[in-house]
Amino acid sequence: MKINGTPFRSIWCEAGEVRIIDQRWLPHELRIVPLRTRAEFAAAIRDMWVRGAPLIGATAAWGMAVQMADDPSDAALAETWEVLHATRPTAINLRWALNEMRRLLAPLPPSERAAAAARRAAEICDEDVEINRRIGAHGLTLIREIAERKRGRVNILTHCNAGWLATVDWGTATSPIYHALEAGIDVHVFVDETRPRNQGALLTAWEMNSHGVSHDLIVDNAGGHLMQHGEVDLVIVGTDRTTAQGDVCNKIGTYLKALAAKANGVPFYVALPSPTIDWTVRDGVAEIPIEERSGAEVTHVQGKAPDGSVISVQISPDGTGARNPAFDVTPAALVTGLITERGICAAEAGAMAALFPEAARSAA
Ligand SMILES: CSC[C@H]1O[C@H](OP(=O)(O)O)[C@H](O)[C@@H]1O
Repeated sequence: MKINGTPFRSIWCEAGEVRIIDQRWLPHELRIVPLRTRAEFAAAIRDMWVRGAPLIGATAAWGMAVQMADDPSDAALAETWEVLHATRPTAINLRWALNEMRRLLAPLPPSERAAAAARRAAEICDEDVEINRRIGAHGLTLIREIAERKRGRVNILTHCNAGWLATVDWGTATSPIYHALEAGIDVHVFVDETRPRNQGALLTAWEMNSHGVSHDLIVDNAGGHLMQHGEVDLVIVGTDRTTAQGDVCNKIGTYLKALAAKANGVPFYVALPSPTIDWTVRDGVAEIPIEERSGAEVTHVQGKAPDGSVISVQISPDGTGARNPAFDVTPAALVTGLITERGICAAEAGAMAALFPEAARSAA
């Protein structure tokens, strides 16, 4: 997507090195940094220099490629899988990308691994962009239907950042929004701030500003009220892992939005790229590991100081502890539909398998 008119991806290879936008400093500072070692790739994922399920997968793929250029041995391949897989437990794209790289590289002679890994990592990035573009095209049909029915502005609520900053480009939940804007449809987005790391306030709002999408930032707890008063026509969120029966794991707070949407008859859709489907699990609440992050993310908040520097301030009393589950699971029964790159389907095992028969079969 564009930053001040210049096309950007969230991760790219330039001058022989992998570069990322270090998202910890957005929207106040645009910091582009190289990732040159396995340790830097691991830190970038673990400490959320990059975040978002598809982008985590793409970053891990490049991390494996950079390691193969340094040491293409079997031991390095195995160790790199373990080191990068251990960075964050919930987004399935991380395991998907590492397994894809291992599937490709393990049979190759070490001398061929670096070039093959770099090619595959670049392909995974390009595939992500195309998947998200297609999600946008399918999601556009939903928005267009509402626009034609209302003959007016379509109000969409989204949670966290499932934008191009969570992917290589386009985003997942934001892709239908960008497509609607390009189609001339009048859309307005309610951006959940998304405590504690405020991916909505810091990242989605920045994306909306950059692309001229009408939006309002709202506190997480305002969404139910807006739905009660008929101010939300559609909820679109992303996902970090969706089970074979359509249970959706996403940023903490998504489940509460789904409950409010159900209670108020608001369509609740999930933008779902197929690498984010975990065909090996069915019951999301029981089976998906939920990352517990540092309590400091709850007791402190980051922002721009009067002098323009980015600082963190404590908002709770000394000595107050915090729980910080980073994700929750929305049961399939609360999901109106899944917007995938192959079309929109019900959050239901048969409908999902019909769209992706080869993946469903291989996991059976
Ligand atoms: C398109 S997936 C984006 C997904 O990832 C976010 O989590 P995090 O920022 O912790 O990586 C959030 O759950 C988004 O919906």
